[in-house]
Amino acid sequence: MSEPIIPTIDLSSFFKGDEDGQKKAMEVITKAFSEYGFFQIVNHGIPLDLIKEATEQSKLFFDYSDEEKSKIKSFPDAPLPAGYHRQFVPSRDNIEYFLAMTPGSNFNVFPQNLPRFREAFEEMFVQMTKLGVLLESIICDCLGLPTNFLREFNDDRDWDFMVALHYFPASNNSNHGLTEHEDANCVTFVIQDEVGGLQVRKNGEWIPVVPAEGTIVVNLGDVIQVLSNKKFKSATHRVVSTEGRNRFSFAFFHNLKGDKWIEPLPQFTKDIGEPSKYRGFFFKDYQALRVRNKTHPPSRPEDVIHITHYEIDT
Ligand SMILES: O=C(O)CCC(=O)C(=O)O
Ligand SMILES: [Fe+2]
Repeated sequence: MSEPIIPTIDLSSFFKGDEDGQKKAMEVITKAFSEYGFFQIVNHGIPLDLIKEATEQSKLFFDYSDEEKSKIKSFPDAPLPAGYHRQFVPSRDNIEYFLAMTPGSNFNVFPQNLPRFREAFEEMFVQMTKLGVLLESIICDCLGLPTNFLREFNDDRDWDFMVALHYFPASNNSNHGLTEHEDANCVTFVIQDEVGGLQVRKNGEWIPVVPAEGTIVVNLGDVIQVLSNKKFKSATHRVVSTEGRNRFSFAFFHNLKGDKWIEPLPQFTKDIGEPSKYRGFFFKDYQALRVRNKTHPPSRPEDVIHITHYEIDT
């Protein structure tokens, strides 16, 4: 039987303390993160009922009138665009989305008359945060760093955020859902519904991530690519929309505190005699540039900021 292109990892060995299973899983994760930054997980601890309910609530929310949704606005000083957003002209993405930061954040704005939406969203957020902490320790082990390295590097979870997304059906002349991109953060979890459309680029080819109930997609972000001096790759991915079908998904971003200084770690540069592939930067500066890409999309694709902004020609 040929190996599936996007590997699926059973995380139960990490909950049961099965060292043999963990070792095998880490070999697959290391390969996937070194090559293209993507894999899927099952037995991750997030209850299927919760995922289903959050998805149902999200559908109810996006069904609100544009007038109702547009009242759910972010605060101008928020580090991330919390609340409801829809890009109109010049739009690169044919989506609308709702974003919230850690439950209890003063920046969060939820719809008033849909209490179960908030409850399910926040419950999923809490569960995803735990999963993020587990994944970051696995990433450290795979990179040969002390298991707690990332947790100690960044113990502030206030910058994590989650997005509920609604993709409009493809039209006659476009199936453009979400433009190809890499995520700016450490690691992202995506839950897509049965419609599908998520694709990852591997060796120049777009590989579809086939939806499967209860499966969560894990993709690596730019922060780990920079810290590891490109030993691990930030995944290039996009979403293609489907004709006649609305698509709903959630993306959880395990993130960094804004005042963190990011540059390739000595373990991946001077300790091994390798030149740094990136100049250093404050995470909040990069995040602000990335948020601008979304809130004020540049009309020329070459003006969209990616991590290449900090790349050093070697
Ligand atoms: O909706 C999806 O499947 C992916 C979303 C995504 O890539 C993102 O929000 O960065
Ligand atoms: Fe993404």
